[in-house]
Parts: sequence; structure tokens; C-alpha cells
Amino acid sequence: MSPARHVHVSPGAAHLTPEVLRLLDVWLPEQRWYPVPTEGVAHEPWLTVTFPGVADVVVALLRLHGPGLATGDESLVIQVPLVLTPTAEPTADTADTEAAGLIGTVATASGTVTVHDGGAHPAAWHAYLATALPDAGGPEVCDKLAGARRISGEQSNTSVMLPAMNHGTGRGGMLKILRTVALGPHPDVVIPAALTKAAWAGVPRFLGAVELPAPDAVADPREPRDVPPRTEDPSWGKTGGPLAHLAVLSELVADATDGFELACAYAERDEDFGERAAELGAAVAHLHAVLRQALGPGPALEPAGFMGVLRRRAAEAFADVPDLAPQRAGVSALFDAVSTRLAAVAERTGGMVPLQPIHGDLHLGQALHAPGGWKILDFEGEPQRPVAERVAPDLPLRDVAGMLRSLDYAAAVGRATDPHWVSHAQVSFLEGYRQASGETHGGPVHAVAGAATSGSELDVATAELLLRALVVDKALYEVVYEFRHRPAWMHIPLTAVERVLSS
Ligand SMILES: Nc1ncnc2c1ncn2[C@@H]1O[C@H](COP(=O)(O)OP(=O)(O)O)[C@@H](O)[C@H]1O
Ligand SMILES: O=P(O)(O)O[C@H]1O[C@H](CO)[C@@H](O[C@H]2O[C@H](CO)[C@@H](O)[C@H](O)[C@H]2O)[C@H](O)[C@H]1O
Repeated sequence: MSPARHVHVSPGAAHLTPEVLRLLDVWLPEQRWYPVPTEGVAHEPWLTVTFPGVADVVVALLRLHGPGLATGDESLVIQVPLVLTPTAEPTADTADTEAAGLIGTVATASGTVTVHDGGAHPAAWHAYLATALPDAGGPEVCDKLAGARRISGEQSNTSVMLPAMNHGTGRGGMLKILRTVALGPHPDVVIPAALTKAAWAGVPRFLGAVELPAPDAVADPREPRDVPPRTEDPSWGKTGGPLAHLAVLSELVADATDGFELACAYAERDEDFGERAAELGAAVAHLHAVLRQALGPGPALEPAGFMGVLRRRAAEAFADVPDLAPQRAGVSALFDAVSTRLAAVAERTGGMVPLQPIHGDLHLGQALHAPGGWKILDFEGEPQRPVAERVAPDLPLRDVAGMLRSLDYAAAVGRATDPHWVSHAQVSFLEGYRQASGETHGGPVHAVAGAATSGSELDVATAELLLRALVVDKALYEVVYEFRHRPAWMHIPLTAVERVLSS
């Protein structure tokens, strides 16, 4: 085994000239993964990461400041890997380079430099891969890159498929460069690592990660530091854990179909999605059980705090999207009803509703349907939520609500004409969840609400009302997401909010 690779960390904009930074100011807001829709955001260089022996790859970690952004919000650090190559002269010729991610050329004091997006460039993939896989040597990594390609689409991060990568238990890898850098261990590393360690087959096997050094290692900004990657068994809140994770490497799931595309295709044909949905429900129930076991249960739900977060999220959605205004009173009434019931349960029982690690942003696009069954992906939580909220233990019922919403999206996008397509898929999902979690009584919704709050003192009627509140919470989040990214789809969650409130 060759020695672990290190990353170098320097403060500020080391290795980056003002000209390159100005180029980024224009390019960044055009990227799909850029996390804020507002204009006039400043990109302040925070740290710069380089890889030993790799001259042309520089990773800029930029803190965002500006209208609508809280100062010092650690969730708003973005990762911008760049490949910088000296060139003879500036050129406007971009013929090659859509694929390799040409950003531009700039004249600097030391000559002309061509700047590529490292997310799309093999030199940067090579550097990440060699760091994430401590036992990979240099030339060997080149072989692993054969046939590599960045996947396109509506992604919050940048993922690179590595079909030729051999990793002992199989072939093929997926390198995910995390575009929004969160302080502390990243859930998209911690959770797949824990599930892989627990030998759960419902997640692509975790293979490694690239991390920034522990906080004390970068506290002194005068010197660049070499820090070995630590990729084994990262755990929640471990003291001395990494400052942040930058990338995660997992096994490539072969012959897989994206769950959303699959469901939309069924909806288009009005074909019964019940069996697939039930299998998915079972996979989600297993996920919750394994997470509970592998990472341990969380604290009990604190009703006032929990409802306070739902109300704040709703208020933010109402402030962002004027079309939501007619739903304000209905949302408020629903949340009031849930609050009253939760308070009554707390008074009656001492208030035991246990929280636990969950997926946090579960939808069909986070599930791959593969020959061996469903695989669940992408544990970073809702990208638009603050990091502290995303990693906090939560109710499994939130993931159930996410999948119910997603089946509704599939029916809308696939234009199912059978009015029962979506309700059948949803009930089948709930039924699959119920059976896999061993719940034996009640109708599907009640029973699932009960199963997904299992071990708690909640009565099923309260659990069912809570599920409705979480469905509304998710749909409000989606309205904001669509408003920002895909206005043509905003009617899908907007209609759902109206429907749930009037039911
Ligand atoms: N291990 C994997 N094997 C095969 N495909 C994957 C794997 N991980 C992700 N994908 C594909 O890449 C897409 C994006 O991955 P995801 O982790 O959801 O990234 P993002 O956070 O950018 O949305 C997924 O929807 C899936 O189609
Ligand atoms: O996958 P991401 O972590 O980037 O999640 C974000 O983008 C999703 C869309 O790509 C978005 O999901 C919403 O649209 C889906 C259909 O494209 C639908 O299946 C989901 O139910 C719906 O929430 C997700 O909300 C957002 O966080």
C-alpha cells in the first residue's frame, strides 16, 4: 500500500491572482450548483487547497457575502477546483473545451493563464482520486480515469463517473465534489461510511473521502500545512474531526435507473408503479432502522422548537414567493393544530418522541433502481437549509413525506392520466414501509406515521397530522426551490400545498 496522500491548505487566495478571481466573479453565478440566486454576491477567498506534486490544480474555497446572506454563515462556502495552465497567448477559441470546462484565459503579471473548471477536468479528478484512495499510486490513478465523465443535469454538486476504477470488490466509482462546503464532518461522507460499515446493501459502497485538516491544523494561517486524509469511520461530532469534507468517492452502481426517471416513465404509460414503490418503501424503512442502529438515536423531539423551525421555514417561503400568500392562513392553522396535539402528548406522556439520523432530502432522484434492488444516495440533506439544521437528528417521517411528494412530482411530470396512479403508488410506498418496519395495525397512512415515529408515545392521529405538516413543509421548500431554479415547475408543489390544506 502506498502512503496516504496529503492536501496542502493555505489561507486566502494563495496561488490565485486577482485576474482569476475576477473571472470567477462572472462565471460562478451562471453555474447550476451556485447556491444563491441573488445578484451582487461577493466571493471572498477563505482557504486555498493544493495537492502535493500537482502544480496545475488549485481549489479555491470562497466565502459568499452579500444581499440576503448572513455574515459568517459557514454553510455558504463554495468549493471551486480550478486547473490553471500557462498558455502562449489569450484565446477566444473554446472549441475543445465545453467538455473540459474552459472558464477563460487571463493575462497575469507572470503571463497568460488558461483557467478550467476542475469539476470537468481530468487533472483535478486525478488529484481528488489520488487523495481519496490512499493506496492509489500516481500512474495507477490514470488508468482509473479511463472513460471518466462528469454527469450532467440538475445537480447541486459535481459528480464524475469513473467506469474503469477497480476497487477490490468491484469495478466503477463515482467521485462527488461537494460544491457547498460545510464546516465539520459532512453527512454525505459520515452516513454512507456508517451504512457501509454496517454492511447495509441499500447504499453505494463508501470508498473514501477528501478532507480538510482539523481546525487546529489551520488555526495558524502563516504556514501551509500537510495533512493526511482520514477516511475511515468518520463519526458524528467526533472531536478532532476534519474541518470539512471536500469530496466523496463511492462505488458506481451498475445498470441503474434513476428513480425519478423510472417513475415518470411508468406515469407516462399509466403503468402500475405499486410494486416498485412498495420495494422502495421497504428500503426506506430498512434505511431508518440501520441508521438508528449505526449512528445511534438522537434526543427526544422538543415540540416548541420543532414547530418553531417549521414556522420559520414557512415564513421564509412566504417572504420569498408571493404566489404562496393565499396559503398562509391554512398553513398556520395546520401548524397550530399539530402544536396543540404535540403539547397534549407531551403533557400526557412526558413527551417521548425520539429523533434519529435520517436522509433529510429524500426523493425519487436520490434512489437508483438497480438489478440488486433500490440504492439510496446523496445524504447531504436539503442544500438550501443551514448545515446545522441538516445534520441534526430528525423524524423519519420527514423522509416518508419527501417520497410522497416525489411520487406526486412523477405523476405531474409524467402526465399520468389515471387519477389513481399517484394515490396507488403512494399507498404502496407506505404499505412497503409499514411491512418492513413490522407495524401490524391501522390503515397505511396511520400505520406508517406510527411506524416512522416508532418507539414514541404519539397516538396515530397525531402522527398522521404530523405527516401532513411535514408534507406541507416539504412542498413549501419545493415551491422556493422551483421559484429559484425551475419556475415552469412551480405549479407542482404549489398545487400540492393547496390540496393538502383543503383535504
Ligand atoms: N454511486 C452511484 N452510482 C451510480 N450513479 C450514481 C451514484 N451516485 C450518484 N449517481 C447518479 O448521479 C446523480 C447525482 O448524484 P447526487 O449524489 O444526488 O448528487 P447531487 O447532490 O449533485 O444531486 C444521481 O441522481 C444518480 O443518477
Ligand atoms: O437532488 P438535490 O440534492 O440537488 O435536491 C434538490 O433538487 C431536486 C431536483 O433535482 C429537488 O427535488 C424536487 O424535484 C424532484 C424532481 O426533479 C422531485 O422528485 C422531488 O420530490 C422534489 O423535491 C429537491 O427538492 C432539491 O433539494
